[in-house]
Amino acid sequence: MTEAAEIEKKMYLPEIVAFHRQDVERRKAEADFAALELAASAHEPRGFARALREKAKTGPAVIAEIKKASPSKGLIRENLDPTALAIELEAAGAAVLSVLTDEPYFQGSLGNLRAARAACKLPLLRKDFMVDPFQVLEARANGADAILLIVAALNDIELRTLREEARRYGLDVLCEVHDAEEVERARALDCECVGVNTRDLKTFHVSLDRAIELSQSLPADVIRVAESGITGREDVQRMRAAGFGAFLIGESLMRAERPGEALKALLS
Ligand SMILES: O=C(O)c1ccccc1NCC(=O)[C@H](O)[C@H](O)COP(=O)(O)O
Repeated sequence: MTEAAEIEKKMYLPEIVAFHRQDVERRKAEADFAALELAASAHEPRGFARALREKAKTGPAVIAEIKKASPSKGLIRENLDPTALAIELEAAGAAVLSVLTDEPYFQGSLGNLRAARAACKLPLLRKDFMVDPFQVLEARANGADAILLIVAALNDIELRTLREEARRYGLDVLCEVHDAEEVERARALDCECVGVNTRDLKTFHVSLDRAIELSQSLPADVIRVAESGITGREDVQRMRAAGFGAFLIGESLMRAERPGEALKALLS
């Protein structure tokens, strides 16, 4: 990779987070808070962490990700149908689903989250760049059972505020870390699930070895989630032997013609 291309990639996370900080202000200004609160109270959370913990007792608990595109890979799945995917992935044995709701960088939407919820009984993660408590209300109102908090994207006050807001709305938290310092910051939040992203969000380099090493310092009582770059059964087996109970898998499922078959092969 040329130096210019490397620098361009390193810009993605700050750029994405800056976009969301601005965009959330626009959305808050246009929001009907009473309608969102009503929608949020219209359903009970399905128990994201509980489902992962149960599944992990007998085998790998897969968080199957509905993801159309990404900054590092561009378009991954043309004509993504969240309804068909949710049905197929549930039947194939996913423990829970992750649905990208970021629009400009991942071509996701809150509509995809609602469609997935209506199509299956699995708990759902709203996969997005959470920077403001308003997004937690939005998540619950649109059918999420859990949110993602990326430690690298937030300061400690923001992390605590968003964690508390998730609690207030009965949502579980998947807290994402990339290095030892972030593990320490995550500890204070007492999240149900901690995910080690094998993809360095600054360089986009994927390293399962680095994630395995880092997992040794995770709190003992959390659900350990291996995130990103998991492409086959061997990866899952290796990470499971290293202590990971759950696996967030997007691209390798979304590139498959039949994601359900690809998931079954991963679980076999
Ligand atoms: O994937 C990216 O390009 C990316 C860029 C900036 C922030 C986050 C990014 N990815 C999010 C994820 O980590 C993945 O969607 C998730 O862990 C699944 O990974 P994969 O199985 O490799 O699709």
